[in-house]
Amino acid sequence: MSRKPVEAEIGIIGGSGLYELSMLADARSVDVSTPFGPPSGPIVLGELAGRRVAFVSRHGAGHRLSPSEVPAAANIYALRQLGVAEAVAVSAVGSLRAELRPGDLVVQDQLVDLTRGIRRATFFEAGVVAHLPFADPYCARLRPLLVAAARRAQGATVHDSGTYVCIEGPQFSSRAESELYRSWGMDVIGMTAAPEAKLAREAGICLTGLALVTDYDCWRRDEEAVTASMVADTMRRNVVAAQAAIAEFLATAPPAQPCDCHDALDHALLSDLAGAGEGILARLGPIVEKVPR
Ligand SMILES: CSC[C@H]1O[C@H](OP(=O)(O)O)[C@H](O)[C@@H]1O
Ligand SMILES: Nc1ncnc2[nH]cnc12
Repeated sequence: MSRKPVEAEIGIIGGSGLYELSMLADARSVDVSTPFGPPSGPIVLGELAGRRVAFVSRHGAGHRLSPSEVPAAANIYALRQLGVAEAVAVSAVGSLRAELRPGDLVVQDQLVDLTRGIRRATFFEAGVVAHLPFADPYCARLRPLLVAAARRAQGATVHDSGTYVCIEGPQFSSRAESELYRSWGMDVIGMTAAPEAKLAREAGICLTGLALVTDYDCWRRDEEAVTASMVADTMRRNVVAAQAAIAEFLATAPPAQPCDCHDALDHALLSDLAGAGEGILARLGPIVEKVPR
């Protein structure tokens, strides 16, 4: 299969409150189609500090896609098709710990997926079975680089780890659920990190998450329970900190290096691709391009 030219090396997935990356130079929008449907919207290609960047707004223009409707497979596939090898997924999260305060940044290192199976969570199907390693959902090489960049940017307090519990939503949690997640040791809560991170792993993309704390969910009896406008207001006030962290990361991260994330498929495929139909191979395209047949 012929490889498409690399249009972007680094992908940024913007969440609630981060709908564009104004710091990109020479920005242009491209419509990308994928076998897994259209991405959330046009992908914006641009440059920062000599790095070619692709930006996608997860919820689309005007925040029209609910967490369950976000076409994560199409977004990840589109980024991969453009050549993206590394990506930062930005999200607004509720805090389940007193010390993670609204306005803080958390570079999460773990993920608990409580989505309900209604989102596409794998590219593999139709006779091609793969079980990828996901013990460490985020790239161990990129995470410290993002933590260091976010700290240098000095826009917010930065926490270098945390477990993100991903619920289906779109409703926020009940107090009983919020307390349950706290008792499990979860740190932050959101609705979009899964299956996005699983799909990035399947696509061989090094992924790191940048979570901006917007609220204390509903476990603190002395505080107002989270609302969507609370999230939006906190995001509006603090999004510059996330943007500064991303700009510093893009300006200082070394060019993509060999990484286990790129080779995650190596011991994952149980089906012989040589015996798979042309249709599914064409559909998988850049996801399996490195696999020898
Ligand atoms: C706007 S309130 C809930 C909404 O915000 C978060 O979005 P994202 O992760 O894309 O920043 C949360 O996951 C919900 O989708
Ligand atoms: N408390 C919360 N629960 C789920 N998703 C969120 N996004 C931001 N805050 C959230």
